[in-house]
Amino acid sequence: MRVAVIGASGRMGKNLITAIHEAQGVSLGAAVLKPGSSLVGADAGEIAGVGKIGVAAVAALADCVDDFDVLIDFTSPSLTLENAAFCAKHFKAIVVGTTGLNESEKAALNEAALQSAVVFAPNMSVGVNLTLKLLATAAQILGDDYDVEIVEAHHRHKVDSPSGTALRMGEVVAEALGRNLKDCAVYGREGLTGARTQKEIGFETIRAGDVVGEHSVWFATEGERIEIVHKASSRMTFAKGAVRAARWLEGKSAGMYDMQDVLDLK
Ligand SMILES: NC(=O)C1=CN([C@@H]2O[C@H](COP(=O)(O)OP(=O)(O)OC[C@H]3O[C@@H](n4cnc5c(N)ncnc54)[C@H](OP(=O)(O)O)[C@@H]3O)[C@@H](O)[C@H]2O)C=CC1
Ligand SMILES: O=C(O)C1=N[C@H](C(=O)O)C[C@H](O)C1
Repeated sequence: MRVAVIGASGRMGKNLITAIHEAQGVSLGAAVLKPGSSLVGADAGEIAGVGKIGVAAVAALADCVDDFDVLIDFTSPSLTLENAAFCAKHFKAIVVGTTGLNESEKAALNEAALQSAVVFAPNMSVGVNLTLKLLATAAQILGDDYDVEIVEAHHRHKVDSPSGTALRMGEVVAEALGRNLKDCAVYGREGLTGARTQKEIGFETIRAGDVVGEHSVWFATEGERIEIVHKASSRMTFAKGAVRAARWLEGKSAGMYDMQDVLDLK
């Protein structure tokens, strides 16, 4: 299977090239950079720091349309939608790790999934996807008597908040408690907010330094507190998950899938 990476010189792009290089059964078909990047033409392996691999980076998906079967996209919402439309037009599968999509952007991605197979997940690590299962179980057992708060920390460059993972954790917990996250989420309290309401799910965000990604979900009541915590210490955990998703897509029909499908956790 030939995999293309767009955003090839980004934090995730370089890890994705490395993960593809190290994986069995997949090869790097193309590496796509921002048009005008000084790295266009450079060897993708050298961009990622794994040495020459014989794939010269290009400036647009249209320049490598015949060179890949699946695209991996960890970029920005607007670019992801362009790329998903391109893949739909050319019947290519796509793995989307980009976070921060709003409701209409998610609807546009669902449109693309009518034509091609899409894996879309805010976190591709096995650990986080297992954590989502643990959270559903915890919420079902603990019920409404436990206050739920979600705390996440990421590096200083992250542009969306709360993280896509934190929001998905909130959705999973809300669903297990029979709530709709849109109705009960409270973001970043400040000032005279009044006492906490019983059913709200709070989100707190930290942005600092080089934190790869940490999520902590509290279930707290009078007398005890449970914390379910996931800490990523390397972006390779996300990159390996994305490559696993790309391989899983082989032969899949058009549709919207997530990492719970890829990992058979549903
Ligand atoms: N699902 C998951 O498991 C994970 C998701 N993410 C998400 O992935 C996304 C990217 O994160 P990260 O890698 O840290 O961000 P970066 O900003 O490091 O990477 C984005 C890359 O996209 C490039 N880019 C911008 N415009 C274009 C264009 N027109 N064509 C090609 N490339 C372009 C940027 O180039 P330039 O730098 O030149 O602007 C940059 O290299 C975020 O939404 C993040 O939340 C991150 C980690 C894990
Ligand atoms: O931007 C990041 O870095 C990350 N983003 C994802 C998110 O928003 O949940 C996943 C991971 O935590 C790293």
